[in-house]
Parts: sequence; structure tokens; C-alpha cells
Amino acid sequence: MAHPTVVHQDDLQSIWLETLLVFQRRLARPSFETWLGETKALGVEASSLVVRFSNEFARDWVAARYQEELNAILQSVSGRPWTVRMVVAGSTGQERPSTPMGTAGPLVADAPAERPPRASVHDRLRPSEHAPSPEPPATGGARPSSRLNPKYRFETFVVGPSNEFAHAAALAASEAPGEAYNPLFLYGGVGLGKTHLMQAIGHYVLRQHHDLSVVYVSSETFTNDLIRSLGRKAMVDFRAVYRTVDVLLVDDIQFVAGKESTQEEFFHTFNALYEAGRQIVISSDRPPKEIPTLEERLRSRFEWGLTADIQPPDFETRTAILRRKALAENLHLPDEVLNYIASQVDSNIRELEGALIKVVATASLRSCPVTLEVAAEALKDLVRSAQPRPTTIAAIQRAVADYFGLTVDDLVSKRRTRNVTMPRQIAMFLARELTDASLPRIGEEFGGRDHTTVIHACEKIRAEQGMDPSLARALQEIHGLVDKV
Ligand SMILES: Nc1ncnc2c1ncn2[C@@H]1O[C@H](COP(=O)(O)OP(=O)(O)OP(=O)(O)O)[C@@H](O)[C@H]1O
Repeated sequence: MAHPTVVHQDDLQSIWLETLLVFQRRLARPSFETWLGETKALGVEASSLVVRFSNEFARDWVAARYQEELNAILQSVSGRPWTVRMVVAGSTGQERPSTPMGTAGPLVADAPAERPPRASVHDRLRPSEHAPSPEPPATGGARPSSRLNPKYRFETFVVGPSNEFAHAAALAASEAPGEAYNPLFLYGGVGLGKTHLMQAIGHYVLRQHHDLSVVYVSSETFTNDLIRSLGRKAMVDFRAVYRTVDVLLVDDIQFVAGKESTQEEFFHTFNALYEAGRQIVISSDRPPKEIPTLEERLRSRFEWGLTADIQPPDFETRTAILRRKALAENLHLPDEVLNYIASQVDSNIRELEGALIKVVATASLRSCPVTLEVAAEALKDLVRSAQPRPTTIAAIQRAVADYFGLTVDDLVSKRRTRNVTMPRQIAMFLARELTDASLPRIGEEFGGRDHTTVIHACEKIRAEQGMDPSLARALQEIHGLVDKV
């Protein structure tokens, strides 16, 4: 269906900035700035928001990894069925659109303008459908299927002490879907391989069990599908897919926090699948217990099966991942450079891969071999930004809001319900502990409150943390989040 696209240029830019704001949590800051920091919304063409990148390399990097995710966020931010069309300013001043990269897998593709937005109800895969193919599969008529990324297989997953348990559990669930470990709950920090492992399960099941179907969705896509289906009164179709699939893989479940109707539907989906002995695999950035505002009945179900964590990789695993990646991309780097990169990026494998590409790109732009000097030069911003940045009240507010499934606006609002006042007091306390800001300044940043309110909050939290271990742990975890937001 054609949608009116008369939107003012300033509004477009703010829609894009808001999309980036949501998206930036997915990437560490240096990476985000490198790839997306200089983008600009140019206009709308048919159903695409045209976004300009400063160079082809950044555009291709983002398109290869995040096209679908950016589409989904853009759709929820704009309320329109838009996709992101990534272009670069060409030397002639013409905009060059992105082309799917050979290695990019199925997630890259500029949707033709008339095509309706992707709907994951059709992300249901049968064995014949998951091989990369230019044609959309037969399911669901006009809509494309977002297939599994061909790169995310067990064969390409490097196993080390940090992930061997999760890997073994994933393999066991793939070998006997619905029998061993149901549900399987995988959790770990950003960019540590949860999506890779989940999709590896999907590939494996499709290859080994020819009669089984697989659905892989992010919880955001599940939510968007649900909203669309409700709007179009297409719940029968929605349920026909989600409640009958043999293996349901739901990525990043933490994003259902606070979304009641999604949780409600997911609860029934879970029950239907579980009772029918179908495999459910869920991933999250934290264990079920720590997902704020997750309904108790879902939390307890997530704990029925096996919960496996993925930790940041050690140095050897990081080097092995780099070596495997270099091999896959046919890149030739001396060991000392691989080791150097592995020593500089230690907590996020996506970052690690980004660093590798950056080093190779820098050498290639300069037409020189990949040496240690080039690597150091290419990664200098990364190294510099690894130095601790001073903590800001805004960062604390974002971390606290994220942790409790609230918005920063809630924290600074006048609302006085307990689900807001407690997080607000925690945020004030942390602002006092972690920044140099004065009491009046903190009050000011929290919706213009009086400094005595801040004193009261600090005293209360300080006293309670001594008596309440769960509060003490929450404080610690939020502290850990502050530098990442
Ligand atoms: N053990 C591993 N071996 C090889 N590559 C890996 C491994 N772990 C992660 N990667 C790679 O790191 C990148 C990030 O992994 P992935 O997207 O699976 O992380 P994630 O945990 O799902 O992140 P997020 O929290 O952002 O959803 C991917 O390109 C993935 O292939």
C-alpha cells in the first residue's frame, strides 16, 4: 500500500536521529561514531528513507550488518513502513545506493519501494528456503523471507572457555529439538555471539531434520509483527506461524520488558509450543531473573529449561576468532597484528571484527602492507576511547532507565509511583556517588527538584543497600551499565 510521504526535511532528520538513538545501544560508542556518526537523512523516496553516509566503506559495513535492524527501528520510530536506503555522496555529487555485499548474507537488501515492510511472520524457514537465493520463498506470497545469515553456523563459531557451555547446549538442542534443554536460554553481553549461536541452531536443524521448520526473530520483530497483525486483524495468521513452528528462536528477549501485550502473546506462544514439544530458544543480555518488568510467569518459564551464559572471550579465543575471520574474508595479516588487535578489543566480538576490518581498510587506503604501525594508527581512536570517560548524570539516567525498563523522561518527571520513585532515587544516589555534581545541580537535572530531595534519596539508598543485597547488586549492575550507554 502506498503511504503518504510528505514529511518535512527537519522531521526526517529527527526521525533518523531518533532511530540512531535507539540503535546506538547496539554498538559500542567508538564503533557507532565511526560508522554512523556522520549520517544524514536526505529525503524519502517511495517507501525508503534515504540516508547519506560519508563513505562507501561505512555504508557497506552498516548495510551488511544492520540493515534489517535499522529498518525495524525506523518503522517503529516513524510509524511508517519505511526501509532505510543507504547511499554515499559520489564524486560527481550523485548518490550511490548500497549494493548487497557478497558476504553480507540475507540481511542486506534494499527493499523495492513498492514492497511492504518485512514481516517476520514470513521469516519461517523450511530447509529449501534457507539457502541464499534472490527469489523470496513461496511462504506468504509477496513478502520476502529474512533468511538465516549463512555466516552464523556452528562451523564458524570459535569455541573457547567463555562460550563452551553455551555452545554445547546449543548443539544439544539442535540435535534433539524439543527434547534436550527446553527452553534453552542464552545470555551474555553485547556482541558476544548470542545471535550467531541461535542462528547456528537454525541452520543445523534445517540441515539435519528435513521436515522441521524454524523461525528466527528478534523480540522487536515479534512485537512489530504482533502489532501489525492486531491492526490488520490477522492474528489467525500470526498464531498459525508462531504457535506451530518446530523451532522458535527469539533473540534479545529483554526488549519485551514493559511491553504487556507482547508478553501476553509470547506467554501463550510459549505454552503452545512447549506443550507440543517444540524447541524454544531465547537470548537476552542478562539472565531471566535480572530482566526488569518481565512478568513472573514468563520469567519462571524461561528458567524451566537450561540457562547458559556467554562471557567475554579470553585473549586466545579473540585471536582465534580474528584468525578465522581473516581466513574467511581472505585477508592476510601477520600474527603480530592479529595479536595486537586482540589485545586492544577485549569485550565485544563485533567490535573485534570491526577493528580487524578497520585495520585492513586503513592499509588498503594507503596502499601499504598491514603492519603493526598501521594497526596502531587505525585503532588509535579505539585505544584512546578506552580511557575512562568522566561519568555524566545523563549517562546514569540512561543506565537506570534502561535497567528498570523506564525512559529518562519518567525519571525526571513528577510521577511518584513506586516503580518510578525508587529508580529515580537510585539514579540520584549514583549521580552523587559517581560524578562531581553538586546537590542542587543533581536536583536540577532531575526535573528541577530541590536539593533536599536529593539528600533524602541518597540517604535512603545508602541505608537500604546495606540491608538489601538485591539492591546492592542492582546498584553494582547499573554502575557497570553506565559506561556502556
Ligand atoms: N565464538 C565466536 N566465533 C566466531 N565469531 C563470533 C563468535 N562470537 C561472536 N562472533 C561474531 O561476533 C559478531 C557479533 O555476534 P552476535 O551478533 O552473535 O552477538 P550478540 O551476542 O547477538 O550481540 P547483541 O547483544 O548485540 O545481540 C558476529 O559477527 C559473530 O559472528
